[in-house]
Amino acid sequence: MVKLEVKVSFSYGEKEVLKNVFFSTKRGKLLAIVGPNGAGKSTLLKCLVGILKPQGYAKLDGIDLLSLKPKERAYYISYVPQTSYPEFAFTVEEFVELGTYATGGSVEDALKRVGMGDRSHELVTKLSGGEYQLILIARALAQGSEVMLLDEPTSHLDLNHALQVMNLLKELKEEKIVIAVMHDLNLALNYADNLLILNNGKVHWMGSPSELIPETLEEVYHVKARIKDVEGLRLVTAF
Ligand SMILES: Nc1ncnc2c1ncn2[C@@H]1O[C@H](COP(=O)(O)OP(=O)(O)OP(=O)(O)O)[C@@H](O)[C@H]1O
Repeated sequence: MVKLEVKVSFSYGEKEVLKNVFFSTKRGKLLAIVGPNGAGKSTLLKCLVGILKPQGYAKLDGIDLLSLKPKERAYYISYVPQTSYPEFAFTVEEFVELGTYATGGSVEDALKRVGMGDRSHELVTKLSGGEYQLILIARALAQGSEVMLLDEPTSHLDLNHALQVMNLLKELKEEKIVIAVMHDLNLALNYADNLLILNNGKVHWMGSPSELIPETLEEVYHVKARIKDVEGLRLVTAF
């Protein structure tokens, strides 16, 4: 069984942002990290992928990813950042090829899986925000790593493409460990196997969507919340 066990703390200068964040996940389970703005979700992913240097460990079947050099770590872990505007006028193909640097995965397969197989010669600077988000996912896919981290992978996508990406993550979880930071609680509840609610730099709650109760959401988001099961879907409303 491929398993990731994480225990990290991190401060930006004096400001403690992650306070002994401890969780584990494994292949076959899609983990969604949710929580209020500023809770530390992006910081957590940046710590795991090596952009930031936390205290603690991230053990993949016993190998501490935090102790590896960047190129070694890229073999095990890929990262889809929050969308930013592309800085260089690469073609789609060239951009996705950057992901293959560590492991030599297939650009063509990665583009096909995000539904952008016929766009390989276009310039990334001419893509829409949503299309660029799909290309960022393709770049991480081309890396072929065991762990894939995604920071708000559906934030720029229309309903149809958001569901396409969530279905892709559902497929990918059988091949790798997938962890996605998400704001859309309805997508998280209906696609993830486990939710981790981060609040104020701490794990406030972790469990399966079926175990989540409205009171937990009320505690962290300071809203009134309802959770209803409708036609096989679990839906949150807040007011
Ligand atoms: N480079 C930085 N220097 C100092 N403080 C930072 C830096 N980046 C983030 N922070 C602070 O760390 C805290 C956590 O930020 P982070 O981006 O991880 O939150 P988040 O949960 O991803 O938020 P959001 O949902 O708004 O994206 C915030 O209070 C933020 O202001």
